[in-house]
Amino acid sequence: MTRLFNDPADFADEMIDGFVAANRNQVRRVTGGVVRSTRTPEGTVALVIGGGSGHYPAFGGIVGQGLAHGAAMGNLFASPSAHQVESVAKAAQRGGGVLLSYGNYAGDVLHFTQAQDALNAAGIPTRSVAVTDDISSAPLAEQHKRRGIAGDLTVFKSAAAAAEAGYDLDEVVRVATHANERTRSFGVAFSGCTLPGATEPLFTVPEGRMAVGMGIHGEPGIDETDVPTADELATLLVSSLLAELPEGVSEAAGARVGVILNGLGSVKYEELFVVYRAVAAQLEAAGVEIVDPEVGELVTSFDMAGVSLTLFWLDEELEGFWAAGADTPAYRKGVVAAAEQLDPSELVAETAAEIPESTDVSRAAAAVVVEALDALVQVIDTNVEELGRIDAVAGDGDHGIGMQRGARAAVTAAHAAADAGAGAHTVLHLAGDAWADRAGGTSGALWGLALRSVGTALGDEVAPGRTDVATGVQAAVDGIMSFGKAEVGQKTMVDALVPFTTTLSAAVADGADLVTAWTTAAAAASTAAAETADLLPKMGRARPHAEKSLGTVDAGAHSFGLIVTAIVPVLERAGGTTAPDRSTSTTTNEGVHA
Ligand SMILES: Nc1ncnc2c1ncn2[C@@H]1O[C@H](COP(=O)(O)OP(=O)(O)O)[C@@H](O)[C@H]1O
Ligand SMILES: O=C(COP(=O)(O)O)[C@@H](O)CO
Repeated sequence: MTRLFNDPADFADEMIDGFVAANRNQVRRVTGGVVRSTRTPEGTVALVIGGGSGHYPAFGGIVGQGLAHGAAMGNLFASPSAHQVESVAKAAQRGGGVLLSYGNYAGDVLHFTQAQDALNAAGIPTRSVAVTDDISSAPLAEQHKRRGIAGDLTVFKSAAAAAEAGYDLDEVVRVATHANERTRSFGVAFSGCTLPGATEPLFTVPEGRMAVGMGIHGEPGIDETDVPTADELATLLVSSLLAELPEGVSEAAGARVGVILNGLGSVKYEELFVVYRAVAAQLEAAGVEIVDPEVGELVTSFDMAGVSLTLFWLDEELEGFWAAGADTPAYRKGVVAAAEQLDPSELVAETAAEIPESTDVSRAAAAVVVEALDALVQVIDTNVEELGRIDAVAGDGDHGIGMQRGARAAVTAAHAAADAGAGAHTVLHLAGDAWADRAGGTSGALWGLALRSVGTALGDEVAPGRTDVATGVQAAVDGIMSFGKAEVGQKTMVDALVPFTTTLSAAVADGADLVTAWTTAAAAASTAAAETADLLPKMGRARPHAEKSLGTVDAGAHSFGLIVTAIVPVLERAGGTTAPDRSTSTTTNEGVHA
């Protein structure tokens, strides 16, 4: 239970402000997160990490000498947006290229990949390594699908120490990849967590029971047992990890291993030590040589009660990096020679977005767009709890709050842009950017892309017609499918998007007006969304718990159906405002700044 907060929507931002104020010797705030406050030598590879907030000290708490150069800090339990990652990387980079590293979650992968592409296009060589240490989240044969949990630290620390030692980008990537291959974690949970302002926990574990393999956002575990004794828990954790030695380690006996016993939020340090006593004894009995163990909170899950054990199977090179010094707000090791402090004015400040010229007819279309976004926010507000409930069946339960955060940010940006004289293209682009930025997560990346795609088709000059709308929707669907790689039948929003765009385009081609075409398409999307209840998920967070989701619709498909249906009355009211086919006007405004 979180007791201390102001407006829950401001919690993550206010937390970052306070965190920076308390740690000025190590971190500075930049758009999207934090970077080191100390000077890094020119030409060094920059390690930029990140993920959702709610996992402190991951991710901002481990920025500093010997560890990350910057951290993109998303909203609670939602990946940071591509824009946040790009902005932090630009502030952190020192000319040696950038390694992006993060836990392997769908939203993080989408946003960090988008940022990587943008950074490479801007001439900053950038690569990524997603951490996949959680052995309960996928079998060994599908290691690339595993989630990242407390093993984040071993990968980040190895990459950072390699960068600090002057390795080039290829070599830092090699070290991070190797560290990830040699890191294995296994976790359990005794209770869920409650986000600020929420009346109900995001997820729960029945009283007296232990969820085995539960993820750090409440992703369902692989088993449930009674709560064991501390020694019995140590046996479960140690034996599960010793059962899966990484490639290159033939036996546990004689191996040198870094150990992390991680508390997930509300297990006391004293309890951790009682468990660690048995962990150490059992590892030693197996002949493992423990190197620099860490017992404490390194990746948490808000106030969740739980524990995870990580084993980092060292070789000579990795052991050097594991032992290297670090000085960050939450993690200190050895002795680090203090580097020069940066003057805050040296960090790049972002400039306000420009509002390009538009015509009066495009501004009229922009007004309809704003009204549609108002309707979208309303329908999400009404269904926020239901969307969370659906997402919690096999996912992490945050689809409602994520969509709400994104949609509200989009509508605020849209109103501001329209008030500043923007046309439809610009309103939708700025709304899409704001959505992705504030929501993060999988749906944030995909909805941001969708709004921008539709905006591109509508333009800032013409009165968009039904064909422009159908073209924009098709471009949005194509973009989402090529970016998210989901296909029809895999139980994602794509299952509702495809029938929507197919029906819309066909009706427009048959000569239907926009209201009729959209209404028919919305009905097709809603039917298809309802039919996702019979599908097994193959993508996204629900995938590892496929069978649990049978009988429940996909959250993203359902919210899409609700949204396109809610837009019907807006189009009916707009009537003639959206021309049956495009028309132009020569009346333009002046370009202005937002
Ligand atoms: N690869 C994908 N392509 C398209 N849609 C996806 C994909 N992965 C997940 N989704 C959609 O995203 C929805 C979940 O959104 P969100 O709650 O933001 O996810 P998360 O919290 O896992 O980042 C799912 O219900 C599904 O419709
Ligand atoms: O939850 C996180 C990211 O996953 P999404 O797929 O964006 O929900 C985050 O807390 C870990 O980075």
